[in-house]
Amino acid sequence: MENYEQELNAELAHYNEILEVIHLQLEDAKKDNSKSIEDLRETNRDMWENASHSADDFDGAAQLSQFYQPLASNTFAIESSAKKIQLLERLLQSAYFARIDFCSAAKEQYEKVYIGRGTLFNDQEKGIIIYDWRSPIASLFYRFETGNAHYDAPGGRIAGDIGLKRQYEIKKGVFEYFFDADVQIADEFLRKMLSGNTSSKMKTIVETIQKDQDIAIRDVTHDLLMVQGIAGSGKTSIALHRVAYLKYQGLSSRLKSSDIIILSPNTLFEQYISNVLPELGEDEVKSVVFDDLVTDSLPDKPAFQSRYNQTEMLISCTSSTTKALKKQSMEFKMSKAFSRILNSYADSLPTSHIVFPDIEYDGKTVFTGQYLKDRVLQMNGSISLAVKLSHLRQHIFNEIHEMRKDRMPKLLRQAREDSEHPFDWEEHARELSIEESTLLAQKVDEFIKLDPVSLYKKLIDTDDLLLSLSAETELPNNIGEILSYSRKQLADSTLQNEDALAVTYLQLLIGTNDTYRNIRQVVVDEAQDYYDLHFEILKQLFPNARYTILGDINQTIEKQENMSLYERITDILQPNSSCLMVMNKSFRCTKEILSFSMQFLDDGTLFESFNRGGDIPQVIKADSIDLLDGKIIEEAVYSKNQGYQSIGIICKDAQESESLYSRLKDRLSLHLVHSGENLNTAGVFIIPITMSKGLEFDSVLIYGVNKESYHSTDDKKLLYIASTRALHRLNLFYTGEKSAFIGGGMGI
Ligand SMILES: Nc1ncnc2c1ncn2[C@@H]1O[C@H](COP(=O)(O)OP(=O)(O)OP(=O)(O)O)[C@@H](O)[C@H]1O
Repeated sequence: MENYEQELNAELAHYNEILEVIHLQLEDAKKDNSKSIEDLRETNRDMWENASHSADDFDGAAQLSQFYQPLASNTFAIESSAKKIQLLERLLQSAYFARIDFCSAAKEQYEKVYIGRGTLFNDQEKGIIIYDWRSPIASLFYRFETGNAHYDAPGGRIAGDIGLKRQYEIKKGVFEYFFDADVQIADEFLRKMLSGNTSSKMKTIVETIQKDQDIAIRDVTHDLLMVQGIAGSGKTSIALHRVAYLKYQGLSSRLKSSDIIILSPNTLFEQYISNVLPELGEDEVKSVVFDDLVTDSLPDKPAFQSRYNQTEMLISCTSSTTKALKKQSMEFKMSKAFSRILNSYADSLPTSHIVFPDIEYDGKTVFTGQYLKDRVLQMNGSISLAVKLSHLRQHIFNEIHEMRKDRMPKLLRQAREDSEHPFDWEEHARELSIEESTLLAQKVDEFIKLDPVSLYKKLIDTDDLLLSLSAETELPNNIGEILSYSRKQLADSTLQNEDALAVTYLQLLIGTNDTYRNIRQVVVDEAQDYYDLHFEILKQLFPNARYTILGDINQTIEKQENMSLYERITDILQPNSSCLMVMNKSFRCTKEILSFSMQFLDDGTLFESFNRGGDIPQVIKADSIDLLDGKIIEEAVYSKNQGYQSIGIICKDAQESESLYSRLKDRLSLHLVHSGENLNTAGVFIIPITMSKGLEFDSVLIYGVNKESYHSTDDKKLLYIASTRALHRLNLFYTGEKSAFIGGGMGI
């Protein structure tokens, strides 16, 4: 104890010294920032007064150009001092959270390494006084206990000994306590953190990143890193901390925000994760849902069903035969087999589907259709069909241009004969020439413009075309039924989501696509919900990217998956190197909630809960909907009174959510969560399962868990997703007969 007092005093003295450094640097940074702003104003004023205001003439442009350099350097100085101010202000709130005393084999003394959310240099001593959590040496904290340890520095591996591992609680600038972290105490600290209430925005976990999570976050050796993890094992947290790490790591390979793209399951999730990178001191990274990629890729922006509506439609479909056919059709069109058919179709377009007409001009056949076709077929195979056709167009018009010289005297003669106005002969001849060229251009554009939607419709609508392209592909037994169902759907002006994907893939095969060429890292969360065609599209869209892919084969919606998912992904993306990490420990749920949720998975699924206890989930029955509503309200109010901030009432689909909302809205303050909704900070939310993916609530109520709603293997997975959204409390409600999947819990 006495020793603790002494240590505490030493730590407080150190902390105060650090605070002083931060304050001094903050003062300087603010001065630098104001000065740079003033300099920028000055340069602007100077430019305004002394330079020409037009860059159109040479002198004006030359005068303006002498200001570009000072303007750029002033702007850079403002940005970097603003960044420094942000960092220092963050450090003032919580300067560091850990310390390790490390003695490398090459040195004789232990160095005190303080670890925080950013690097702090001591300007006088030119040393680092706080190490960024992403620095190589900080990995010692996440990966080792006291004793032998090593880390990989840019110059090679450094081995040594950790003499001390200490953690600090510094909140809002106040040093609260420290403890020396053996495994047990560190677990206690993590338990305390996990016991807190959630908020509508995801939090950072830098203080408690676990060893295997750290390995995933810092992996730079694999082009494709895949993580299979049970619900709540930290996949999304890993994804975002990894992005922050990749942006920090190695000067030469450092990624800019614009080099990275995150693929989220829905827009609500995009909002949920939007705070993490700014909290880590990084700019936000572009986050998209797959539908955005489809919209960006299709030139004429056809209307198509959203991914959300596609899954909602399946979940809520009550006719088992319609649902089965819809699913078979969808699964076929998003399969590897279908993408192979689309590949063959794209390859066969110039030989079999584009009609190359004879091109005539000045009464002569300038090019025969056969010549044009052969010319395209002989072009370099690595360029896209769209580019080949545009080269062909150029070739045709170069020739016509030459022939126009001979053509003009003839047109003049014709004009003389035609014209009722003898003085306008030349003008009239020019008009005739333009008319001819326009007609010719129309004729050429007609066969070279490839409309992916019409081409796709032709593939589905033409008897036997698809069959003829599928020589080496195994087709579903009921392919005839699938095709006629698809034809009916394609008659609609809005494309089904799976058709929009197929059209996108076809467009990517035949068209040019440079939109995402700069992207170097693609992060895909909730990967289990994507089909092979999604990954084929990603491969086409992001040819220069490395991938981080995170998923849980047990959290599929209207789909069954197994570990072969990761083999298929690897097979499609063809990375130089790949690895798959499996994480079985959940940090989100109490151990009672996790073991209750495990009844929805196959026996033998490995899982481990972070040892945090809570109430046993209850399965509550009511004799009527009215009484059930009453019980829901009772539980929501109870949860609120317990201090839980976010309470999620999870329904099977959007329709059920809406109807429950309209019955409860005058009796309880609540929010109905739609797609595109803004995330609120706290409250009671009614949300369909699809929208709840990836999110979490302090207390979860699953509505209507009766036999009719939850009876298929796919429904069982929905119950797993819904029940694992709960951090501290979980209860299930039903009328009639309980779903046969629910055995555990205490029936009331
Ligand atoms: N090392 C950690 N320290 C503290 N909290 C953690 C840690 N890892 C995960 N968590 C917390 O556990 C919860 C679940 O994390 P996350 O959402 O990243 O898991 P997930 O695997 O993506 O879950 P799901 O599959 O359900 O989407 C979050 O509240 C997160 O902050």
